Amino acid sequence: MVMMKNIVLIGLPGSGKSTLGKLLADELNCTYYDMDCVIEDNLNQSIISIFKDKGEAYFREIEYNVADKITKHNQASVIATGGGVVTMQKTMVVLKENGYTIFLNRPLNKIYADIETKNRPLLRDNIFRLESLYNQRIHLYREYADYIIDNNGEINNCLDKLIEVSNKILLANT
Ligand SMILES: Nc1ncnc2c1ncn2[C@@H]1O[C@H](COP(=O)(O)OP(=O)(O)OP(=O)(O)O)[C@@H](O)[C@H]1O
Ligand SMILES: O=C(O)C1=C[C@@H](O)[C@@H](O)[C@H](O)C1
Ligand SMILES: [Mg+2]
Repeated sequence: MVMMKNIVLIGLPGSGKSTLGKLLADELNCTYYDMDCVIEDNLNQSIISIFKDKGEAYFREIEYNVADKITKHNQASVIATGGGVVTMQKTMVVLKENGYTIFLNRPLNKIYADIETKNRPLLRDNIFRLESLYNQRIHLYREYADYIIDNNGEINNCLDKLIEVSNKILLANT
């Protein structure tokens, strides 16, 4: 089967992957997957409670299985990943084998301004953990990124840049 290339958004929690991923998929008329939502639907459990009951290592295995499954459809999709997907190499391997990754680079101060922490287990008790997540992960986001797009202004401005890059990717893979 010929695999179409997916558009895979990576970046810190609050960088805009879910919001912009949905808008991008609508614009491109593609299927949209939000990996966090797929996991919650499959397990019928919230991410916060998966972390609490089974721990992060278990969540990362589920995240890998979901990535493996949703990337193997024969239509290009837009995939919003969870913020920590870059911490599991095998998950990044399947995502990159079947798609192009775009790192949504949003400045920390902008994320702090509007992130909702109650459903984000790693940030719930201390929003300033985001800074240590940034320090731990920034090299991974950069290393795994096929493209880097700054999200430092209006949402629509970033969406326009995403559409331009995605159209290039999709055109090159038809
Ligand atoms: N350029 C922007 N201007 C204003 N608000 C923005 C911008 N980009 C993202 N946001 C807002 O930031 C918040 C976090 O975005 P979103 O939930 O899409 O992040 P995420 O990357 O999916 O996070 P997570 O990894 O935790 O799922 C949302 O309220 C979103 O509307
Ligand atoms: O940054 C992270 O490690 C996470 C981000 C969320 O999208 C979820 O995938 C989960 O809360 C873990
Ligand atoms: Mg999200």
